[in-house]
This record gives sequence, structure tokens and C-alpha cells, in this order.
Amino acid sequence: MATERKALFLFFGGTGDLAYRKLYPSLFNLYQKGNLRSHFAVIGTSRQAMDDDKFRAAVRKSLADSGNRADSKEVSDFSSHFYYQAHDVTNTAHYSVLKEAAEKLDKKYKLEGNRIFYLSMAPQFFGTIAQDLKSQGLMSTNKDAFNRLVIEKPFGRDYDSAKQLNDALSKSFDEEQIFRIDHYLGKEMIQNIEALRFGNTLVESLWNNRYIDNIQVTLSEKLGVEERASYYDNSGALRDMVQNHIMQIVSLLAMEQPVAFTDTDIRAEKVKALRSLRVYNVADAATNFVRGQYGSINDQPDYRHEDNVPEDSTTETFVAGKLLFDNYRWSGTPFYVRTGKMLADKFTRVDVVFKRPLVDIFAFPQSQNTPLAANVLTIFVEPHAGFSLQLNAKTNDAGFSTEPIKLDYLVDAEKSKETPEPYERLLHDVLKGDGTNFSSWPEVSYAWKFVDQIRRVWDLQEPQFPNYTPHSMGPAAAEELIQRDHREWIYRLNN
Ligand SMILES: NC(=O)C1=CN([C@@H]2O[C@H](COP(=O)(O)OP(=O)(O)OC[C@H]3O[C@@H](n4cnc5c(N)ncnc54)[C@H](OP(=O)(O)O)[C@@H]3O)[C@@H](O)[C@H]2O)C=CC1
Ligand SMILES: O=C1O[C@H](COP(=O)(O)O)[C@@H](O)[C@H](O)[C@H]1O
Repeated sequence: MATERKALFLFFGGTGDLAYRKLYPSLFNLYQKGNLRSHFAVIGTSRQAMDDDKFRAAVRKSLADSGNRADSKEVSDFSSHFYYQAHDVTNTAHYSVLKEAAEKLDKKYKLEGNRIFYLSMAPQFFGTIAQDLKSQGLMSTNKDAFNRLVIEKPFGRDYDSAKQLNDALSKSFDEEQIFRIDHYLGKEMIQNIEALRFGNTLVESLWNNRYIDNIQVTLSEKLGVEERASYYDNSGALRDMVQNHIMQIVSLLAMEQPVAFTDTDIRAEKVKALRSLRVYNVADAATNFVRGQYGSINDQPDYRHEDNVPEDSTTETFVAGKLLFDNYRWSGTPFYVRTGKMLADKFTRVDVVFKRPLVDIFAFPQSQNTPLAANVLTIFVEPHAGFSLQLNAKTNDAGFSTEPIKLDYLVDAEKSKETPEPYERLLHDVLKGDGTNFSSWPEVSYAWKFVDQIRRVWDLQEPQFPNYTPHSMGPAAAEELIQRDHREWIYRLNN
């Protein structure tokens, strides 16, 4: 039975791509499930002039585009909770109009003063908005009500800018009121990492450097930059994917068992893990991280000839790297990560590669047996959700030889349809005030400190771009990175 939550949502950037494509359909899902019902209202803002009816029609269209029937009574009831207010976030005087609208809706829908401020717009405005929300009296003063600030990525472009932003936000909101979105933390199988590790003696007892040889995290994208080049070219794969999503996944894989399954305890363990992550010096950053930029193939232009990309761009569209933790659990067990655009396929997976048995008793002198393969536990995050465990077993015949076999669990298509979208989960968490699946400031800051060192080294060197063929798994350097350690990527093309 769903618990109805009461809140006023204020979406800054309420006419933007993210709001229409992800946020409103997610709110509708929560409405259908009963987490939102009569006691909620939404104010969408942006600079353009628009009345409530036009805004509601745009919301209904966004629901239709995401597969809902735009003419249903439920959609029309839902959209009747939406209001529009033209507002320039840089104009302090405009906030008083917003305040009036908020107070009116609060009374009308009996929202008890609960407010969620969602900043779905360019990050240069985050600090100003947070400051004006407080100074212009938009934050609820009801002592039993909540004020929550939801921040989209990117959270800074290095440690210094992230700290500056965080200091600005902290003047108006406490850390527990700030929800920094990382949509990978809303994915079913990323959340499943904790269940897999801490719900299974079999797994957790082996989850350390005595039994695990290495862990591989791959976030592979098939598309190029599409229409987001003006953002992406100023960011690159290291800032766009590694600093946030990959570091979050790695910290879930590396952390110790939390005292309890609460946001405070989980975040504390993730932070502890990130504190043990070795921050590279110049020489180690140069050897342990490699970058790439995609070239052209057939009609597909290379990255430098995509719309809005400068012809001499040195922005990386691919990163691979090795991360090392200096702690008792992980010392000597590397985490290899890679991500890129225009790769062979769109998928996310984690491969946990176990050490081979210390003695291979099947490899006696006259034996024809191939050496035992490593056990590999794969967590399939997307497009299909599931796990696979590769073991060695006897071949099914009269002789005695071994072969690798797989125990597979894949979430079936029907069940997958019921899986909430990441933004639905995360908005629900914001309503509940559960910060577990959001990045805390200490996590963000350790991640930036790690990534800044790599960026520093790369900024000193002119890369030889382009250096990988579209629809491959990245540049040769990514293969060399892991082969140098006498290992190989578990996911390879055609396996
Ligand atoms: N789109 C996506 O898939 C993803 C987006 N994000 C992040 O979400 C945020 C929003 O992205 P997205 O929706 O794509 O951006 P858009 O450019 O589509 O939307 C920006 C919104 O901000 C409004 N806006 C711009 N300037 C002002 C201003 N001065 N005052 C008031 N409103 C203003 C725009 O309306 P107007 O110009 O009419 O004022 C528009 O509603 C960004 O931080 C982005 O990095 C993160 C992950 C994915
Ligand atoms: O945050 C981002 O993620 C997307 C990939 O997300 P996914 O859920 O489709 O795997 C990426 O394309 C984008 O560049 C990045 O900003």
C-alpha cells in the first residue's frame, strides 16, 4: 500500500528537456501508484511566457511521448495540479511572485509547507537560486515541514568549483536537505549491489583481495554526442561519467558493510572507501589512465566533425583506467573501469574476476585438460538486468576434463516492465527524505580530488586524436592498460 506524500514541487527549468522527458513522466508514475494524490502541486518555471493551460498541455504531451494515454481522466487530473510561473532565476525581484504562488498552492492543496526545489537547469545558476530561495523567503518556515533542494549534474567541473558551489548551497540548505542526483544510483541493478554483497554469505565472505583478482566496470554507449556537444565538449568522458557514475559504482563495490541499511551508515562507508582510493601522482596518473576520441566510419563523422564541436577539440570521448585502494580489503586487487561513446554497444556491467585455484589438480603431466578458467561473477545492469556466475564443471562425457559453465539469472521482460525508472525512484526518495541514493558532499569531493589529478596530467599533453574506430571497444591503449598487468577485459567484442 503506497503512502501518500504531501509536497509542493518547484521545477526551475520546468520547460527543459529533462523535465519533459524524465521528471514529469516519473511524477506521473508516482501519482498512479498513489505516492502522490490530492496533496501535491507543481510550479514549473522558465523565462518564457505561458499560461497554466499551455503548460498542462505540454505536460500531457510529455506523458504521451513517454507512452501514456494523454486523453485519460487520470492524466488530466494529474496535470490539473501543474501551474506555470514565468521567472528569470537571475532576477531577485521575480522570487516574490513565486513566493505568493507557492503560498496560495500550499493552502489550496493542504501541503503543510513541504517544499521540493528541483534545479533542472544549467549549473551556473544553482548557487544564485539557492541563495535567493532563502533570502526571498521561498523556504517554508513551518517547523514541521521540509525544504529539500534537488541538484542536477554536473556538480562543478573540478574540486575547487565543486567546493565553491557547495559553499554557496550550504548558506541556504543543510547537507541533509541537499539531494545531488546521480541517476545511476536509481538503477535497479546498481541498488542490487548491496543486496548481492550483504545478503549473501557466499558472496561477502569472498569479497576481498584474497579471492578477487580484479573488478571491471564498463559503461559503454553506442551513440555519439548527439545534440549535447556544447555541454559535452566542455566536459569529456572523465568528468561526464567517471567522476560521478563510475566513482559511485566503485564505492558501492569497495565499501565495508554498513552498520545498518540507512543513508547515514551507507554514505559513511562509501566515504571511507573513497578515502582509501589512491590519488595518483603525475607519473601514476599518466600510466594508469588512458583516453580516446572516436574517429569516422562510413557516413558517420568523427567527433571533431560533429555539430558544435571545434575541429581541433582534444575532448576525450573514451576513458579507461585502473583504480587502487590502499586498505586491508583491497590492497593488490585493482578495479579497472572504462566508458565511452560510439562504442560497440549500449550496456553497463560489472565483472568480478576471482583468483584461480592455487593448485590446478587437473593439470597433471599427461592431462589434456585446458587450465581452469577464473570464476567470474557478472552483474548485468543494462540493457538486461541479472547476474551470471561462471564456474568450472566436468564436461558431460566419459572422460575427465573441465569446462567453464554459467549459472545465469536474468530478470524476465514482464518483471522488467515493473521496474521503476531511476528518476521515479529518486523523486520518491526525495519525497521520503531518504538520501541513500544521492551523492553526499564528501563523496563528491573525494571523487573530484581523484579525477583532478588525471585531468591535470592530461591537460599538459597533446593527445593523438582520433584514436579509436566507432563500434569498437575503444583505443588500443585500453587493451594495453590491462594486458600490462597480464589480465584481459572480460567483455570483449564477440564474446
Ligand atoms: N537532458 C538530459 O537528459 C539531462 C540533463 N541533465 C542536467 O539537467 C539540467 C537541465 O538540463 P536540460 O533540461 O537538458 O536543459 P535545457 O536546456 O533543455 O533546459 C534548461 C531550462 O532552463 C530554463 N532557463 C534557462 N535560463 C533561465 C533563466 N535565466 N531563468 C529561468 N529559467 C531559465 C530554460 O527555459 P528558458 O530558456 O525559456 O528560460 C529551460 O526550461 C542540466 O544541469 C543538465 O546538465 C542531467 C542528465 C541528463
Ligand atoms: O549522465 C550521463 O549519462 C548518460 C548515460 O546514461 P544511461 O542511463 O543512458 O546509461 C550519458 O549519455 C551522458 O553523456 C551523461 O551525461
